[in-house]
Amino acid sequence: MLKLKNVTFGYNEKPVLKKITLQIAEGDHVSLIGESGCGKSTLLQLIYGLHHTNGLVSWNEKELKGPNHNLVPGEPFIKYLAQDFDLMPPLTVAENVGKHLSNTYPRKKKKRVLELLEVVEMAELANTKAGDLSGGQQQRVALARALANTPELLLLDEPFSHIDHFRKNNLRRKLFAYLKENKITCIIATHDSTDALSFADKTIVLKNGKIHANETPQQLYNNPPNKYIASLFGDINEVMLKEISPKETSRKLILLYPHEIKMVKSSDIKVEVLASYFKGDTFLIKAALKKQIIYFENSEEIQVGEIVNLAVDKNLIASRIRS
Ligand SMILES: Nc1ncnc2c1ncn2[C@@H]1O[C@H](COP(=O)(O)OP(=O)(O)OP(=O)(O)O)[C@@H](O)[C@H]1O
Repeated sequence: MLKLKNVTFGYNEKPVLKKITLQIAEGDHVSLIGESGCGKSTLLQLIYGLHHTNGLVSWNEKELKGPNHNLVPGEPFIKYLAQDFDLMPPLTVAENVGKHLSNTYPRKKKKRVLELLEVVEMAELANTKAGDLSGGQQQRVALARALANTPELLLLDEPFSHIDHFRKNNLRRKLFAYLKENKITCIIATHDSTDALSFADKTIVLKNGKIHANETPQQLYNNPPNKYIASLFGDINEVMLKEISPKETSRKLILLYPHEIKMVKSSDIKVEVLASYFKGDTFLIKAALKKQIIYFENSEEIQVGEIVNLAVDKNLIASRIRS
């Protein structure tokens, strides 16, 4: 288990991480999300041992001491994949991945490198020099290299940021299945809602260097406690309850994702359409609900200026009022 207790750290007198206390069970995958600059990379670096803290960081009861105690930062059982890939450009893909693997059994080493390259779908480029690869290909090689010596704890900082959408989906499925099979605990700092929702057992939300939420992705997505959290998953509406449920008189604000608001033939909620954005499987419609802007989804484009009726499921409203 990874434990952090009262972890505080700042690059200067202003703290970036403030009294972080958390536990992550062995084998769990945790997504770390939050607005840019909230401290995600710093937290991964601190766990890896790049920053000193007066708080406590431990892995399976072994205290992980920072740079004030270790000349060479890091521990052999932790791998940290930073946003820069740090590959050796003159070496081939296979040489980069195998760089820290033992040379005692060359055939075993070759097999292991190939297995890793298959996980990241780079086996065909095994003999290409790293310097000749695209950014996304380099990122995949760096990922394979981080896995080479089967870490117990893997810290990934935006690991798919350079990888195209199609490949990213395949890669994520393969990678996280591989990590589960090998019981590798993983923390992934990400801005991508699919990373945060689909592949994590828990999602930790950071805000201003503090833990703002620590829940399962389903709990956070289905009952977002506030707009900051909901907006990390995509577009979100924050509307006055009585505007979307006219029988209510409360001035309470309610959070609704665009797909939760439907266009219907008739209702008491009338909006004027301002724009339609094609999203592939649907259109995101921007509309004026009295003085405020609201976003909803519709299977077809709607003409600007059209007045349409909207509705929201009553049970959904009731559950959001409670959350
Ligand atoms: N080497 C550094 N020296 C001084 N300040 C730094 C350094 N690295 C980061 N910071 C500051 O620490 C804060 C947290 O940065 P960090 O990179 O951890 O955020 P982040 O959540 O990972 O951001 P992003 O999502 O944009 O990668 C920011 O205010 C940043 O400006």
